[in-house]
Formats: sequence, structure tokens, C-alpha cells
Amino acid sequence: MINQHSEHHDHEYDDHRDEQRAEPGEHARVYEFPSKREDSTQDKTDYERNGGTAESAERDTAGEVLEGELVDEDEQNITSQVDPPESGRGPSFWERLNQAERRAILPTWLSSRNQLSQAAKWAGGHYAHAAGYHAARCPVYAAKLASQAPRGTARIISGTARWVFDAEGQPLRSAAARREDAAEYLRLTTQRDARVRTRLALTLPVLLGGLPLTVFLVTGLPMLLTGAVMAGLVLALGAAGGHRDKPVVPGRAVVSTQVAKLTSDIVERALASLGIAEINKVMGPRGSGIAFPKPITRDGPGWRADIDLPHGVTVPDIVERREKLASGLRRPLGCVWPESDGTEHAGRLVLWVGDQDMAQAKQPAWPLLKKGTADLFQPVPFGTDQRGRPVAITLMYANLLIGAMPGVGKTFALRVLLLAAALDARAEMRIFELKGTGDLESLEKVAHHYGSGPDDGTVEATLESLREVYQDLEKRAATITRLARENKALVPENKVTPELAARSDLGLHPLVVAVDECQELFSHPEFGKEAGELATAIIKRGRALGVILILATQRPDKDSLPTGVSANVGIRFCLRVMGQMENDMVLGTSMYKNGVRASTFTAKDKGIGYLVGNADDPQIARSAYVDNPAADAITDRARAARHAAGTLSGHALGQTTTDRKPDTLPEDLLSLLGPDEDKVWTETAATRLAQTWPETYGSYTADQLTAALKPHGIKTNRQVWGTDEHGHGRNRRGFHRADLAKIVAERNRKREAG
Ligand SMILES: Nc1ncnc2c1ncn2[C@@H]1O[C@H](COP(=O)(O)OP(=O)(O)OP(=O)(O)O)[C@@H](O)[C@H]1O
Repeated sequence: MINQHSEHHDHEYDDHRDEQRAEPGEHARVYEFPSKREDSTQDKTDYERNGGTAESAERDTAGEVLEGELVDEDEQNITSQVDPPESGRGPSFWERLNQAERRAILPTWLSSRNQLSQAAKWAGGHYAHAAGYHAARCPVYAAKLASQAPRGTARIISGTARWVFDAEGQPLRSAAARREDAAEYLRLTTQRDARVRTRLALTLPVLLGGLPLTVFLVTGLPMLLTGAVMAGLVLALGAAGGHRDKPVVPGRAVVSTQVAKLTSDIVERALASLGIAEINKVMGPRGSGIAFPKPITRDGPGWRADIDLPHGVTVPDIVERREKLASGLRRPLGCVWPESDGTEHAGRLVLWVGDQDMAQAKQPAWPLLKKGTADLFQPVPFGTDQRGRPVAITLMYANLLIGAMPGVGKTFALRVLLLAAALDARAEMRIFELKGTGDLESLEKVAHHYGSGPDDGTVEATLESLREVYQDLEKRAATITRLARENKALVPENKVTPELAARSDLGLHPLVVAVDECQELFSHPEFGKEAGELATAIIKRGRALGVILILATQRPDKDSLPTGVSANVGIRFCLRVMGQMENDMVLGTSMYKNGVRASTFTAKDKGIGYLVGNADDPQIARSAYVDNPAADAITDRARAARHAAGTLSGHALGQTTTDRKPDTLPEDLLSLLGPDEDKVWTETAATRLAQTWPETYGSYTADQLTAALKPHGIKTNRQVWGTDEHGHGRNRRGFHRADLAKIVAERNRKREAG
């Protein structure tokens, strides 16, 4: 690199320059420019005197400098090479050895027991399938071969006859006869006669003796064996009578989707198709080409290429053209995943090209699906990345925001994490699903608080729960401070530890608060503001105190997501969104600019999103797929574990408590409704029950009544218009008298029938 600067005429410089002149090292060349205007004028005049023009004099001077010739010592501008000399440049040999990356001795699939067992399972399954496929078609193959047996027999007979009588020499003998070449003809026929004699001598004993003997022996064998030998003979004859273009086994058991190997040529061609000027420059006839610092290798179910992009081109430049890149690679979009390498410079691209579209690739089952428990202080399984590697999330000391447009897998992703939390028996769960579709219903049986519906009642209940959590924060903080004062070793980092969380006397157990469709809460005209403030405070303070807030929204904008929440949340999962604003609202400022763009996902990329804040670099993850029945089975397990640990509480306990209540709840409730009361709010009914029969229903809240009515088949999530304590008319959750009356009539009928 060359740097120009003006030179002051002082002695220090002169000394320095003299030093350089005294030892003009090969790599430290000094180029000098005339700096004074009069000097260059002088040059021009001299040049003109010698027949040149002033402009060409200037050009020539510049040319001289570029060619690096030393010019007059008196001239005053200087250009010096700033690169250090070759010797002594960069890290030493040992330093380089120390920093060098060691490539794995064994391929990854051999070095991990898990991957090895997966590979073995795959190979076993593959060959078992092929064997089964062909076994099922055996009768068809046998019939085909038998039908070909006559042709096979004819072929063998005619082939033998042609061999014995030397049919292959016939054209030569005919040609000799046509040419009337008597000597040649005689030589050929004599040779043929000798051949035929020998071959007849070999064949006749076989035909006359061998065949009858074989028939005799075969018929003399036990029936079964004779049959087997005959069948084998027929099949062999059938094989001899086969057609080359009509094989007996027409197709393969497994049709492999052959994916083209990723080569540097293919990658270069794809990069050149992106329309990036710097790439085109290096790809041009005089360009240096694209640099591949490591060989292209197989990585999981795909290929990985590490690429040094040309100077000035960054990974986001490529990521934003992912679609064009996929077209250049001739691969489906869901197979092409350009990423940056966090440990390298901004132009190091890691391009992973999968064999299969991520959305269609078979995903392994969620590890906790059938068995196992979770520990919220440890990473809990969430899903897989584009290479099929497991992605786990540590929820403790974190908060999570999930955002996406409707219907791309937001609730499924949230549910997987809540199921994991449910499997940690210590965790208190407060779950609010503000859409009202019951997507999180499976978690009701383990939840301390549960609400479902977009109505004011549920939104208010969510706010009430947040208020409680906020108050609980104070208690938790006081406990931590007290413990730290008593024994610093108990709280080394002034935050909840697994040991403290396990102590039921402290109240520092993990507390998971989840709000699905949280825009209903934050944009609520009455409760939204307070809810936003509480959520922000919980996110800021709750982390160290064991409180985990998980929010999911399909409308990530300023009104629906308070900036305090979007700015402070630690882990973010963004599935498909429409544009930059939603992307950055969920994933954080500048993420779109840095190439982390959830807007590049397509409608079929269900459950796939960018996960930010979980690892050093943004990850692409697909949440594990757990459907409703599977989720129900998991929460049954979770409930049993909680029952055993004595940690069932609140709403979940209400369910059990009501199971033990005298079975007169529908009748009791009906008797409390006025004659004209067709509908009633659940909370009103709960209050009346508690007031009328305090011993039986004294502890009933609206949620507990909902849970208690569920086994009777009475739904309490209907919208009921009523007047609140301030005299305002509003909609809240409730039930219809008609539903209740129907159930009571049915119960009476059964009772009478005995
Ligand atoms: N990980 C996944 N793998 C495969 N399919 C998935 C996955 N996650 C979700 N889906 C599919 O996507 C559909 C929509 O998922 P989900 O209900 O979670 O969407 P949503 O974003 O919450 O929608 P809405 O905003 O309307 O509630 C599901 O019915 C499911 O079939």
C-alpha cells in the first residue's frame, strides 16, 4: 500500500531520509515527488525546451513516480510504502501453528455416538426396506422368469449348436468362396472340420449320457428337492431368455433424489449471477476469482462451502439476494442458507446447501415427547437448525419474544417451550392465550393461572396476574438480599440458583409467564398501558430473580409491543414476517440491515425462524412439531410429576379440588340464577357460589369455576354482556343458563332411570 504525505523540510527528516537512502531495503522503497510549484514549473520549462509540452511533462513525471524510480533528492513531496517489510511481517510460524484450525480426524458422523447410531439406523432401515420391497414382488419376478424360460431354452440350444458347428466362421468361409481363393477356403474348411469334430466329441457324451443321468438323479431325489431343482432350472432358463430392455426387476426399492455435488464452479457461477459489481470484477478475465479458504465438504445432510467474498462485499449483501443465489445454484430456496462465520471477518461467507428443502426435511421427534423431564436452568430442546442439528434454549435468566405473521407456527413454537417448562416440576406456569382458540389448552392442567380468549375478562386476568408477578419480584429480591447477607456463598451472583429454586420455603422457584397474542393485552385501551409497564419491569428485573416472561405476537408494531419490551427482551424468535419493520421489532434494531431477514421465509416455511440471542450468532431454527394429542400426553406426565413433587397449584389444583367436591355444582349454580337471567359472567357466578356456600365454594375464583364446570361439559368462554361494578357495560367470559339447564335435566333423567 502506498501512502502520500507532505514533507517538512527539517533536519530530522533529512536524517531519516539519509538512513533510508543509506540502506534502501528491498521492501521499504521511498518515492519522492517534486512538491514546490516552482520546481515543477522549472521541470516543465526544461521539458518544453527539449521539445515536449507542459502537460506531457506532468504526465511523464507521474509516470516516473508510478514506475517507482528515484527522483532528485531535493524534491520535497514523498510517498512511502506503509506495508511492513516481508521479513518480520505477521505472526511467527509457531503463532500460526497455534492458531491453526485442526480438522477432525474422524468424519462427524463417526465421531458422535448419536450421529453414528442415526447413520446405522438409517442404513438398517434402508436395506430392510429394499429387502421387503423385493420380497413382496418375488412371485411377480418368478412368473416373469418362468414365462421367459422357453426362450431361454431355445437360446441355449441354438447357441450350443452354433458353437458346435462353428457358425461364427461361416462369413469368412463364404467370403473366401466368393473371392474364389481356393487355398484360403481349403484352410478355413479344414480348420472348421477339425473344430466340429472336437466339439461334437465333447458335446455328444453330455447329451447322450449326461442329460438322462441328470433327469434320473433329479427325479430320484425327494419331492421337495426335485421341485426346488426344477424351479431353479426354470428360473435359470428364464434368466437366459431375458430382454435387456425389459428387466425382470423393473425398479429400485428406494428412489434416490440425486442432488448435484456442490463444487467451486457451481458456487462461483451462482455468486456471479447475483449482479454484485465487485464479484463480477474478480470473476472477470483479469480477476483473481473467488477464494475458498477451506475445501467444500459434506456437513450433515448437505454441503458446506466457506468463501472469502471479494473486498467490500459482506455476507448481508449475499443474504439479501438469497433467492437469486438459490436460482444460481439451481436449488430450491429452502435448501440454500448463506450465513456469516462469527469467528471471521465480515466477508467470510458460510454457504450451506441442503439436500432437501428445510420445510420438507423430516424432523426428528422432540426429545421429551415420550419421556424425560426438563431443568429450566439447562438448555431445553426447542427444535433443529437447517442442518438438522438440535437447537436448545436456556430459558432461565432470559425472556423470550416470538413474532410472526399469522399461521406460520408461532403458537406451536411457544407451546414447545411451555411443554418443556411444564416438565420442570418446580416451575410455576401462568399461561394466557388471548386468541381464544384453546391452542394452549393442554397446559391448563399444570398452570397456576390459565386464561383463554380475547375478551376483556381474560385480558384483565392477564393484567392481574402480571401485577401479582410484579409484587412477587419485590419478595424475591428481598429474599435474595437477605440470603446474600446471611451467606454470600448461597447467592454468588445475586441471582437465583438451581439450589435456591429447589427450596420450597424460599419462593424462588422458576416462574414462567406466557402471553400468546400479547398484542391483545398491550393494545387494550384500558389495560394496555399498565400491562406494558409491568411487562417491561418484569423483563428488566425478573431475569435474575427466576421470572421468565415469554410473549408471542402476530402484530409486532409499536402499538402492540411496548418499546421497553422489544428493546430489553433477551431471546427472540422471528418466523416469517412481511418486512423490515416487523423483522427489527422482533429481532432487534439493525438485524435486517445485517442480513438477518425473517422476511425471506416463505409461506411453506412453517415453524422456521431466526433465533437471536440464544447463541453468539443468529441461528435459523425450526421448532419441533408437537401436535395437540402429543402435547396432552406430555402435560399428563408433567402433571403427574408435579403431583408427586407437591407443586400443583392454583388453577391446576382447582381442577383436582373440584373433582373431590360434592357433585351438585350444576344444580347449585342453576339455583342461584334469577328467573330472567339467561347468561351470567363466570366471576359473578363464582362470587355467588362462595357467598351462598362458603364452606364448599368459599375459595372459588372464576378460573376455578371454569375448571370445575369443564368435566360437566359446560363452557364458560362465551361472551356475555353485563354491567361491571362501576356501572359500565362490557363483555366478559360467562355461560348460558340454557347450557346449564340442559345438563341438569340430563342428570335428573339419569338419576330417575336409576
Ligand atoms: N415446527 C413445525 N413444523 C411443521 N409444521 C408446523 C410447525 N409449527 C407449526 N406448524 C404448522 O403451522 C400451522 C400454524 O401454526 P400455529 O398455529 O402455531 O401458527 P400461528 O403463527 O400461531 O398462527 P396464529 O397467529 O393464527 O395463531 C400449524 O397448524 C402446523 O400445522
